[in-house]
Amino acid sequence: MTAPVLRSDSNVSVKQQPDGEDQSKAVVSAANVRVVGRIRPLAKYEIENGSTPCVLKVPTIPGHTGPETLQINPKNKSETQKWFELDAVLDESCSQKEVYEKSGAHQAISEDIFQGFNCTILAYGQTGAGKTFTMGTALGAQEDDDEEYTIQESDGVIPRACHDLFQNIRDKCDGNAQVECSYMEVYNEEIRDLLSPNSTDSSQLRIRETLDGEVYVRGLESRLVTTPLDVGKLMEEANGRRVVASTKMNATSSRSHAICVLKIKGVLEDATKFEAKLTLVDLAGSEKMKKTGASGARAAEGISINKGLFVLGQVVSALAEQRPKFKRKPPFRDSKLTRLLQDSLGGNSRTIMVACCSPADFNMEETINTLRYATQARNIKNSATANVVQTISQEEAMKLKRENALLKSQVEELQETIKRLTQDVTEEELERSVSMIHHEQSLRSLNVTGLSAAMTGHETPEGSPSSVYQAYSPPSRHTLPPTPELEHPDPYEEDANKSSTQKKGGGLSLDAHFSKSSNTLHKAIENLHRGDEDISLQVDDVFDTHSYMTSPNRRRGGRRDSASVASAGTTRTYQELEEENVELEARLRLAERDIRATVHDTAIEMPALKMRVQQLEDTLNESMMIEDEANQLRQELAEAKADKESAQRAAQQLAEFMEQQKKEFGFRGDELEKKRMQYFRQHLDEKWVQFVVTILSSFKEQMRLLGDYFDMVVRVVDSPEILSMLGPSNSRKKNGGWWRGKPNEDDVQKEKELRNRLLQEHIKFFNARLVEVEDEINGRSENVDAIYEGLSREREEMELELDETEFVKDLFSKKGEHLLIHLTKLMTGPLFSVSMSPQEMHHSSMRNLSVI
Ligand SMILES: Nc1ncnc2c1ncn2[C@@H]1O[C@H](COP(=O)(O)OP(=O)(O)OP(=O)(O)O)[C@@H](O)[C@H]1O
Repeated sequence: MTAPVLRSDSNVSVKQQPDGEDQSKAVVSAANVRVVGRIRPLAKYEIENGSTPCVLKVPTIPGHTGPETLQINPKNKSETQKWFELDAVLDESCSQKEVYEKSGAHQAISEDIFQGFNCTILAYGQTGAGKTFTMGTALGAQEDDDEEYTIQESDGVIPRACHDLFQNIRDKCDGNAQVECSYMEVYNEEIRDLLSPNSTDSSQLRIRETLDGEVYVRGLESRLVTTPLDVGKLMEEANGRRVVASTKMNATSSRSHAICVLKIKGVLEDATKFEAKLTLVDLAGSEKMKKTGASGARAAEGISINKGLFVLGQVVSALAEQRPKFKRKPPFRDSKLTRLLQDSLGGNSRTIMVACCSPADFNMEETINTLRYATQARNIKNSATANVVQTISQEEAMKLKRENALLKSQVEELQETIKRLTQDVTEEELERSVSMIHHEQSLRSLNVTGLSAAMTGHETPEGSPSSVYQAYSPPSRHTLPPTPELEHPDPYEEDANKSSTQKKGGGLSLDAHFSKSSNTLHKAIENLHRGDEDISLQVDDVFDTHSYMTSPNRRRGGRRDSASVASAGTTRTYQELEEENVELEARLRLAERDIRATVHDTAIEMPALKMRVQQLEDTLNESMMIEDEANQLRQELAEAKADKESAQRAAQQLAEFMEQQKKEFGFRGDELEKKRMQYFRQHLDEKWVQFVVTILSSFKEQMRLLGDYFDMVVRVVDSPEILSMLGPSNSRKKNGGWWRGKPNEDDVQKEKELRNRLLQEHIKFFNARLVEVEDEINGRSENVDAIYEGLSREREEMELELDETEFVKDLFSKKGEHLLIHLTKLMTGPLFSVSMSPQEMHHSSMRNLSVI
């Protein structure tokens, strides 16, 4: 039974498994498909056809973390602009590394996989939009295949993912993980195994589904990989089989959808077992035959590509449908591509989609389509289940951890031993071991010969029992190669030499044997220096000595000698010596076993230990780096604190300044309002007076016209012809009609004169009045002008006053802005210079953004 695993994740829930006995719980993480947009630089063919960029990223302020916006600016002004919101927008200034990190791929590889979540990363977009460039294919070239792969600037998502995957396997699983790689393509609605030399034979490949809903391809070859270079080599081999062709829009256009699957099984350091699948997809691009110029086979491929992508679009739109009423079944089975991506898009996977866009207006329509898919795909919610099992309890895991630490320390000790064995010290040590063996042999021989002589009180004669012991004495030191390195004076040397002078017959054969062994040992040491791996064999030779010592002949000889000694009446001494001999042999055997074991282990474990040493060194370096980073962070923290304090001081200054400004100008607020009212009233008065003046002026004009008119009447009356016309009619009227006869000439004259006089007088009077009125009006209008001028002056003064207030207000806001810039600078570091205008600030922030 497995224990439940709980992991901290904001979108994670724990689901009880249906199988009754096993109470393990599955960790389910519901998350939307993460969609990022990538805009590549203008391509050569686009520049040549006069295209201009129409796709751009809407700038964000530094530190912004939410979704980002991509804007389409049509060249044709009659078309409307469009905006698309995505999880991130990566413009042409973004490096491959930034794309890998900002797309979320880095997090998926370093964290999600090791939490047991399946992950899928796929690139989508029209042909030539940069999908293959973004995903990357084989790893970059590296001179030394044995060295760990170093990521290169141009490497896309796949090489970076492989690099990080194996790095994390080392760091998080201590190397305890197995990775299997398979690679296929969907070409003209057929699946082809790109790892198989017979890749074109797709008859054996069948899409199948497990009971858990995991889609796999039966018959697909998969290979074990242990390093990023392994994957790189496989991909290189596979890419050679992939169908690529040249079109008008891309010299190396992928004519198939390529899917690389890495299956990872491993055990984390806390003993949690996990399994995950990493699917990396480089889709073929949608294309318009007219633009690509495809015909024949290329056209057939294009149709098949577009079909797959069309179904993919339908699947995306069905999965993204938010309104339950309109939900329909995604048509996964309508194409091989969608069937293979079923669990990536509609189920158990954390999925990242990179929507690749051309910036050219020539491709605007296709880019808009790509972005429509992309924004739809953002609504797809997947529920990924963590495939993890914790096989042991926490306590056991802790115990294992402790054991692990112990083993690590033992490994370190062993490494020390190896160091000693493989460096100069080793030679010394081994020689010392040899001399110790010799000493023991000497001691044994000395004990036997010396003591038996002491017991009998005689010099041992040749052929006597003592001389038989001599036959088994170890070789004297002089038969060995000199060992000047030996630091301690040998306490037995003298005696040993003595014994060697007594040595006769059989003693010589043993001596020769040891001499041979010693030479072999020296050779072994030399071989060790040369890195010769078959040390153990040589050591066997060395220890032939021991077999000799324990050989039945020798034993037999020993017993025979004992008997002789016993017969000589030295039984007690003999027994003691025999015991001592046995003990020495046992010690010798132990020493032999230890050295043999050490040398064997060394020979066997050397590569593994060297690797381990390297790993430990790496860990040490990492810890040192982490320590450096921690120090740097501490320093940054101190700086941030200092910044915070100065920001607080600046904020305080700003508050004080505002307070002061309020005191200085605040009271004028009401007055200002009053003055403004007065101003408007005055302005009205002025307008009224202006109106009156206009009326009066027109009145004056009319009066003048009237005067002119009367002048004219006077002239008419004075006119003799008209007088002659008027005269008779007037007299007739006066006399009661024309029949009354011709009027008296004198009367007519008199009347005429009288009328003229009266008329003239009247007119003169009227004229005089008119002149008077005119004078009066002129006088008054002068007054009105004066009033008007007075009012104007007052208004101008008020305007000046108002302007001054506005100026102060401006001044106030400028000071505020200054302080604000200062504050911003303090809080964000040296992004803006204090003297920057808001415009400069804007440009600067844009520059900073593009750097980020
Ligand atoms: N971000 C980029 N920076 C520089 N060059 C790029 C970028 N993206 C793409 N390119 C270049 O544009 C060309 C087309 O790119 P790529 O082959 O990746 O397109 P694709 O979308 O895979 O096309 P297809 O669907 O036809 O296979 C290549 O020469 C590639 O090097």
